[in-house]
Amino acid sequence: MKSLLNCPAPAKLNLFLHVNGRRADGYHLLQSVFQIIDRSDTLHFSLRDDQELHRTNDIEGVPAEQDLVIRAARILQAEVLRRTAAMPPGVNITVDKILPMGGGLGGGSSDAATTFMALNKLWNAGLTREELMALALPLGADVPFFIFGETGFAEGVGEDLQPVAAPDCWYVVIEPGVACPTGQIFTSEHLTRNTPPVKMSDFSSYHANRQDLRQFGKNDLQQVACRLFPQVAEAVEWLGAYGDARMTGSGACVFVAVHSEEQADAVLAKVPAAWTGWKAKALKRHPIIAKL
Ligand SMILES: C[C@](O)(CO)[C@H](O)COP(=O)(O)OP(=O)(O)OC[C@H]1O[C@@H](n2ccc(N)nc2=O)[C@H](O)[C@@H]1O
Ligand SMILES: Nc1ncnc2c1ncn2[C@@H]1O[C@H](COP(=O)(O)OP(=O)(O)OP(=O)(O)O)[C@@H](O)[C@H]1O
Repeated sequence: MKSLLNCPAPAKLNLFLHVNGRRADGYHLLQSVFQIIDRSDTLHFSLRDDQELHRTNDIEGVPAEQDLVIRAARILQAEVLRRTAAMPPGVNITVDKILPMGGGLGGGSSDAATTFMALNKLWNAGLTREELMALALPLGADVPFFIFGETGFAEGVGEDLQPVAAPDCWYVVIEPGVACPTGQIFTSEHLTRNTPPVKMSDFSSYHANRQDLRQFGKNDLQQVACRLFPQVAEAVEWLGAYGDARMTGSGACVFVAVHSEEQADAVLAKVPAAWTGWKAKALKRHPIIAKL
């Protein structure tokens, strides 16, 4: 097989997530810190002899044509054709998924971002990071972040990003076994949309001045998700015995920060059998950067 490339698509945690307002198009103005962690889907890319784009494996609930991976590949293929007047070769893509869908971990968005970056390389397309981020935004508010590739402070709808230093710690993550549809959370009548803006330096100095791992700010989507999905509320309560437990993104996953891998293992040993739990380390950068 020619040009096989295996690439990670890591998860993110929203260390806090404030909803500051709503735009005329219904999208919400957010502030958040997106933390990259070392738990990833893995994507395998191989070039074909024709110009077709195929996903080689089945993913329950996601037909290939709707998969963000195939949609990302189509967008980049069209852009390469526009720029060079030549169609790049087709690609087979296998998606090894371990990140739960509707988990608030950005799995689908990360798969799409990895596809943009890997195919930019495989096709020698030469797009800059900024160009890829602009192409990616229509696929979802989180996709540009994963192309940006650094733990960062996000504003706007999540596309206005700056690198930020965040605690160098481990996280224990619980999957409560439900999928939270992002749109349903954002359109809830119970969502508060008026958290006052913070400055990036508020986040940095909060963490610089303390030894404990209590979290800055809050997740404004958490109350709504807990109301709609009591399983999320249960996970927040259970994990809260081990620290400042919080939901990521629009849910459903819940995380807590701990100082060491040993502490993470100690919490994991107690996770009730009905839930899936795992540990992950905080990363400063996207792991694909070292590969491409
Ligand atoms: C909440 C976060 O997970 C934080 O990381 C993301 O901002 C969500 O990003 P995403 O999953 O890529 O979401 P998208 O596919 O762009 O949007 C799904 C739906 O969520 C709502 N949505 C999303 C992002 C945003 N800033 N405001 C919104 O109101 C919109 O109703 C949209 O139709
Ligand atoms: N490759 C993919 N992996 C996962 N979901 C995909 C993929 N392609 C399309 N989707 C669709 O995107 C939806 C959201 O999946 P995703 O894993 O990104 O959720 P999420 O972790 O809640 O995201 P976020 O944190 O960005 O809100 C899925 O329910 C699915 O229908």
